[in-house]
Order: sequence, then structure tokens, then C-alpha cells
Amino acid sequence: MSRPDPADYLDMAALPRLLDALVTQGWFVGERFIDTALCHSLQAELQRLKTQSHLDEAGIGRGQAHRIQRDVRGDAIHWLDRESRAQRQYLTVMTFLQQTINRALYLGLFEFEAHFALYPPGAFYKKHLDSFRGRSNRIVSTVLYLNPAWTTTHGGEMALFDPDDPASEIARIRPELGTFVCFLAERIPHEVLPTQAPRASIAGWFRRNTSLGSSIDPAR
Ligand SMILES: O=C(O)CCC(=O)C(=O)O
Ligand SMILES: [Fe+2]
Repeated sequence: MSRPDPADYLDMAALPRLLDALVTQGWFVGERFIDTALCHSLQAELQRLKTQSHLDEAGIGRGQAHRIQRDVRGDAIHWLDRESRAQRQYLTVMTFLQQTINRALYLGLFEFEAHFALYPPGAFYKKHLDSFRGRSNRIVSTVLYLNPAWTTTHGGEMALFDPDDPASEIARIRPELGTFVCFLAERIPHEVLPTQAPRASIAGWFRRNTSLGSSIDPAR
């Protein structure tokens, strides 16, 4: 089986803009950044996972601190496990992006973890940081949206906030199929506004390895 070529699945021409935006403002949004056919395959897989009851209620906090809190986040998730061709293609693209970012910005990104997410109507995710400065090993957050023909009446945008003034909104992103967002996990507060329609995505994080000696550092 031939390995997928990342260039077939992502907008190579947008990469310089992505790197520049990460450095100058800490976040990037690209429309049609990931190949449309691949997005449809991922969307179909997420639907299948839902039908087969393979989605779990999402929680907050890692390891022992993990808990479900519906008043904070209301999505259901499934961690990517390379089970399908579409997942493997997406993970290959993300590995390529990791190498591209490391070569240009020396962030020392070490691995990528990601989950499908489905927000049912009425669900949201309150303003948060994906990682806390100093403690964290999530360095760059990513989101790929999987919703064809999303309109403003559907709500469910992601709002980004100014790291130096977290009350001030700096961007609002419609979760349209193929749109890809990445941002510095320790810097950019963000929020998922209440959605009116089922909202599908893949949220992922590039991590740095912070394991020390024999003490392992779990991803989740
Ligand atoms: O789906 C989104 O727009 C963002 C999701 C998010 O912030 C998260 O899963 O941490
Ligand atoms: Fe987040």
C-alpha cells in the first residue's frame, strides 16, 4: 500500500501564511485547507461512530482530574486511533504539518493527538485555554470542521479572544467543512458558541514531550 502524499490532501500554498500567522498573531484560519473528499470521508466516519454508539461524553481535565461537566462543554468525542483510511490520511497530513512547523519555528512538536467531536443542538464549550502556561505540553491546538453548507443561523462559531485582554473577541470562525484553525494552545482563549445544528469537527493538539526520566506523561 503506498503512503498517502500530504500534498494531495492539504492546501500547500497556504503554509507560508499559516507559519507567518502563528508567529505574528498566534492563530491561523484557512478555508478549504484540507481536501474536500477527505473531509467528507471523515464526516461520514463520525456519523457512523455516532450511529454505532461509539462516541463518549467529553470531559474536562486530564487523568485523575477528568470529569464530565455539561455546563462547560457538551460535545461527544472519539479519539482517533488510525482505524480507517480517512483517519490515517488526516494523521499523515498532521505529521507533515508538525514537521513543517518544527522546521520553520523550532517548536519541538513531538506528537499529535486528536478526537472527533460532535456537538448536538444546544451544545457549546465555554471560554477556555487548551493548556496552562508552564505546566502544559499541548503547544499548538488544531480544529478541522466537517459541516457542509453551514450558515450563520446555525450558530456554533468558534470565537477567539485576545491573549492580553481575554474579554476582547478577535475572531469568529464558521465551522464550515474544510476550514482548519490552529493556534498557540497556551495563549489563545477560545469558545464554541451554542450550536443550533449538529456540529462535527476534529480537535487535535501537537504536544511536546515533557516526560521526565521514568515518570511518563499521559496524553489525556
Ligand atoms: O470545535 C471547536 O471549534 C473548538 C473545540 C475546542 O475548543 C476544544 O475541543 O478544546
Ligand atoms: Fe479548546
